[in-house]
Amino acid sequence: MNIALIAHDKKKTDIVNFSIAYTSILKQHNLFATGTTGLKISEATGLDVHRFKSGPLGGDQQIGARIADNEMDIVIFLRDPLTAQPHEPDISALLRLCDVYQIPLATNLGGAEVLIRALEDGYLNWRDIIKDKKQEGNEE
Ligand SMILES: O=C(CO)COP(=O)(O)O
Repeated sequence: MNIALIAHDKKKTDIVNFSIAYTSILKQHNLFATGTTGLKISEATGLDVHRFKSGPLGGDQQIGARIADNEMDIVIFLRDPLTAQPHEPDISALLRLCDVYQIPLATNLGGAEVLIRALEDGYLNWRDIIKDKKQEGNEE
């Protein structure tokens, strides 16, 4: 599965601790992240993370484009709801695309834990079916 990991600055410690706690699961998947988040995760865990641009510089939009192309299966985006972000429209667009394409999304640590455990238990395997269908050319 392709997993996007994103965290706003005040949530960076949370996403790093989450990544440490679930390294054994995460390492079985393809990991993607916005720039700074990805750097911190790979430094702390040694996990191989494909890094897009930093969020304010377009990273959220790059991940959104992957979602639109059906190339992202899970999004874990630890948002900071108490701090205004300069790229708020990009954030909204990313969350919107998760809803457009029914991509499992967690925006806080509690949801992230549920998602990662669901992934481990196979509850997200339907994503493989969706991707297979696309490869068969059944999707626009
Ligand atoms: O701003 C972000 C998401 O909106 C995260 O970007 P960074 O991971 O580069 O800090």
